Amino acid sequence: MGDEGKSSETNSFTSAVSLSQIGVAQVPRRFVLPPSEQPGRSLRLNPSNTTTPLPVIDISSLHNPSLRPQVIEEIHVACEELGFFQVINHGIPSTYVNDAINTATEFFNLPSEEKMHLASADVHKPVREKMGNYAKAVQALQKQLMEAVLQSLGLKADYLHEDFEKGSQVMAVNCYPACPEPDLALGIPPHSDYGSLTILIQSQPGLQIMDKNKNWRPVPLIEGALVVQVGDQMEVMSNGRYKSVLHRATLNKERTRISIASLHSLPLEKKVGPAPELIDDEHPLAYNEGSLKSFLDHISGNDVRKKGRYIDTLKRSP
Ligand SMILES: O=C(O)CCC(=O)C(=O)O
Ligand SMILES: [Fe+2]
Repeated sequence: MGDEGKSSETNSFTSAVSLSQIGVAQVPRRFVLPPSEQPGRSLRLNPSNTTTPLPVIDISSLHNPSLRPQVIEEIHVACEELGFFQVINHGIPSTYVNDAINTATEFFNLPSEEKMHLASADVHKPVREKMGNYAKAVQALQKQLMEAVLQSLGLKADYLHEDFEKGSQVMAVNCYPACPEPDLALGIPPHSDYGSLTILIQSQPGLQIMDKNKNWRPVPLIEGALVVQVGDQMEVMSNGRYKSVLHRATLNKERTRISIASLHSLPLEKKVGPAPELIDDEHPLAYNEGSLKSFLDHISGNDVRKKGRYIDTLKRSP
């Protein structure tokens, strides 16, 4: 039993949420990462993570034909440099964003039996309504952003339009309880999202992205802003012009953190390869086709750590 003590609090079936409700003083040892992967350590090793600010793009001018090219250029630079940016003046009412976060918070605060009941039955009406409003608004925003990102690659705004129309949207609602030793553990380990674009909101800071110098950069919480991340599918479509952003969720000592990631992807079985327009002598075909389905097959299985990132399995050797 080691240093975990004898109580049932540290039984491996106990979720991190219920552990925090009980109030443990130490992270159960099974959550402690090897030293090289601990977030506290990598932040100390990379003190430069406060350098250039991360991009925040005002997208209201996407609707103005004479100003649109400027916004698209900003998106191009952000996607090429980081695969990440935040957007402001995006048109989604703040009530939708706040309602989504509050509804998720209320859900995670329920006793576990009630949570199980709601999760197994149909999600009850207020949750569906409030999450639904946000999910629909974010889907509409995603369409506008997708057109802009495609144009920023030099593609037509309606590239693969019919497939995108039939694409999937998955809402990942994450809850990270306060952690007594946040330097030793992570909420979500480093990964990139499979889809084309992810749009994310967070109730507390905690998201970090990796920049080109392999430094972890904390993503600031900006009132009214939404986070946009490039996923693997966009990396493939762009033939590597844009790279999917590696990101992770860190924990904090004081407060529970909620994040809601809206993951947008082409349809489950759709095979996606680099856009023919982006393959030439200077940029030879760099990826094989992949699909959401084969990504899901890749990550389901016990040896996913050994298998590495899905995007790496699609890269063609030079
Ligand atoms: O909690 C976060 O900020 C990150 C969540 C995330 O990366 C995901 O759901 O894919
Ligand atoms: Fe993610």
